[in-house]
Amino acid sequence: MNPVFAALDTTDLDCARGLAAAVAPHVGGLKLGLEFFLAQGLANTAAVAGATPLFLDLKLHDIPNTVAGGVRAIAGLKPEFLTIHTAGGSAMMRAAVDAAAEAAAQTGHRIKLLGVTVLTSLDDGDLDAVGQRGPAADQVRRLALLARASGLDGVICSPMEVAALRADLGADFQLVVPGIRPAGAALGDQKRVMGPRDAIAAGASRLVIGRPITEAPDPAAAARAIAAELAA
Ligand SMILES: O=c1ccn([C@@H]2O[C@H](COP(=O)(O)O)[C@@H](O)[C@H]2O)c(=O)[nH]1
Repeated sequence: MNPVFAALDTTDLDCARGLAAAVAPHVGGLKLGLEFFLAQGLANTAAVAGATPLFLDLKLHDIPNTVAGGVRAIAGLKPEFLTIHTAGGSAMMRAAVDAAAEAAAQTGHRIKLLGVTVLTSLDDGDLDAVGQRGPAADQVRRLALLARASGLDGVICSPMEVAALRADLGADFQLVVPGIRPAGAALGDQKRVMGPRDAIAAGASRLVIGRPITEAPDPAAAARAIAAELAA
């Protein structure tokens, strides 16, 4: 299985279609997020994903009733993964799990729910500034344990926390990991990063990779090179 989801972060439909066509043969799935979904909506999200597994990264974060409504609203897209924020608390996560189960009974497709822990663009200083108890690794662990207890299928974490979470949470819990930077790639806004091979070796289930693929001169070649590195 190719563990890479390519993040297509654009508001432009033609750009997303072009990138999807170029990289889909070399990745395990496509990630469409807030930027594309807000600009293009459900129908174009479905059109860009086509038959390729879809990771819908909406990072829902609201009161339980509203998040449950959000899960029901996108259920027809049948994404493999959908993100919600663990910081919304256990009742919110459980409401999302219940809504996903109801939707599965109707569509025959079970969406896997992933809880966002601490964004990979944040470091210990950033957590401190917003009044969250760090260090980041401890906060990620607290939120991941809460996510599992609330019935989620896995979490989003940085590659730096993967090994410890894998040891704590066992083989079946999904650890889906952005903040991936192949050698020489620009960090951009990411702060807790690692290379693709090291992240998989640490125990990541899936990798989310955006700009190192989409901003490469040849996105298909960049995705192919990452797949080759992981297969070697
Ligand atoms: O903590 C998080 C949660 C989600 N993301 C998303 O992953 C990709 C990463 O893109 P890059 O261009 O490879 O940095 C992006 O779509 C984010 O929304 C994350 O980076 N960190």
